[in-house]
Amino acid sequence: MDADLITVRDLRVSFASDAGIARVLDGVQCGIRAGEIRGLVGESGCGKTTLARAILGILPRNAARIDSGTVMFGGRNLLDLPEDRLAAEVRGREIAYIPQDPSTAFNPVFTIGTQIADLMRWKSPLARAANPPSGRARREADLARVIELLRLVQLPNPEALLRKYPHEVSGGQRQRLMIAMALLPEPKLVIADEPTTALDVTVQAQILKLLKQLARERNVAVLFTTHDLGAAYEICDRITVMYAGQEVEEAPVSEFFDRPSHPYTRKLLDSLPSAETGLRGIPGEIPRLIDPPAGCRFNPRCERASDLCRTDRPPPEPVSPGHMVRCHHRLTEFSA
Ligand SMILES: Nc1ncnc2c1ncn2[C@@H]1O[C@H](COP(=O)(O)OP(=O)(O)OP(=O)(O)O)[C@@H](O)[C@H]1O
Repeated sequence: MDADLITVRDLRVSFASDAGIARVLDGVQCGIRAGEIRGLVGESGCGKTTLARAILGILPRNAARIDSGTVMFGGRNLLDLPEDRLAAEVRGREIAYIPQDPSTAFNPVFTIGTQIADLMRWKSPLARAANPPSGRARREADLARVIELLRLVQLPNPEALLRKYPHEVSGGQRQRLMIAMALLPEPKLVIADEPTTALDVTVQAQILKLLKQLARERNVAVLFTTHDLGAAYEICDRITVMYAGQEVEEAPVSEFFDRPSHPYTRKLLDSLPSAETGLRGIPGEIPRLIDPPAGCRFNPRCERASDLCRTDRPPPEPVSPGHMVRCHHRLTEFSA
């Protein structure tokens, strides 16, 4: 089995608010292999963005606290790395980020070309080369690379695009630009946080296809957070399911859809709209993270819950190669 490129172990993150301390990530474990597209799915508020931000080291300093855990990447625990080294060596270089809403990622008063040139000054792969060209030669080499990547993300007439302001291009084009900018430093891992939420459905499909194609061609790992199971099905190799800050199941994409083992995963799949059932929600509510249920946090909404589930968080149990579940009463083929 391939080794993980990045391994998150026992990650606990809490947020302070006037109402109290919210335990938003509760001992999360997750590993992503080189070149794989890993989906992180779950209802709104389950902690997908918090996990992505913890990996990137961009949790809000005033509110968030990392209580425990490690994020191992390239032999280092990123949580121990000082902010200046994280910014200079990792974030935006080895680990890149594609945000939800590309419209907020650009400065409206500068052209796209100016903003990309600025990015390349710090994040160009040439900045890390043994004998990098300098001055004009470096700028020309960087520009050639930018143009090549803009063509790769299928943006027509890249030279003209660089002279435009962000508001002069469509949302889909801005998201293609974000993908190109994320790939410019030749990262090993791209974190794509609901990258197509702000786009209409047809553009979403094109962007997802592109992301998958680029990840495959360049052997880049992708952590893809989404609450859209259809999107996860389209592009992911493996899926991790989060519920209220706990990961509950991890499976190759086909097993996830064909053989869900956690009752929550089953309910997530059952909530997909269909012609027969229409729209069905999951009965009950997500718990408040200020005083979450002990044990498995899904227990108040789970028909299979026993006293054990109300006291002990289930350990990860293997279901089949690459498939694990945390449930004291997991579904089997006979019970599903
Ligand atoms: N800055 C913050 N201050 C306080 N609480 C926060 C903050 N950011 C997130 N939270 C809380 O952390 C929990 C997890 O939020 P998060 O955004 O990680 O979930 P998510 O799964 O990404 O949701 P969505 O799918 O809606 O983006 C929520 O209860 C949220 O209210």
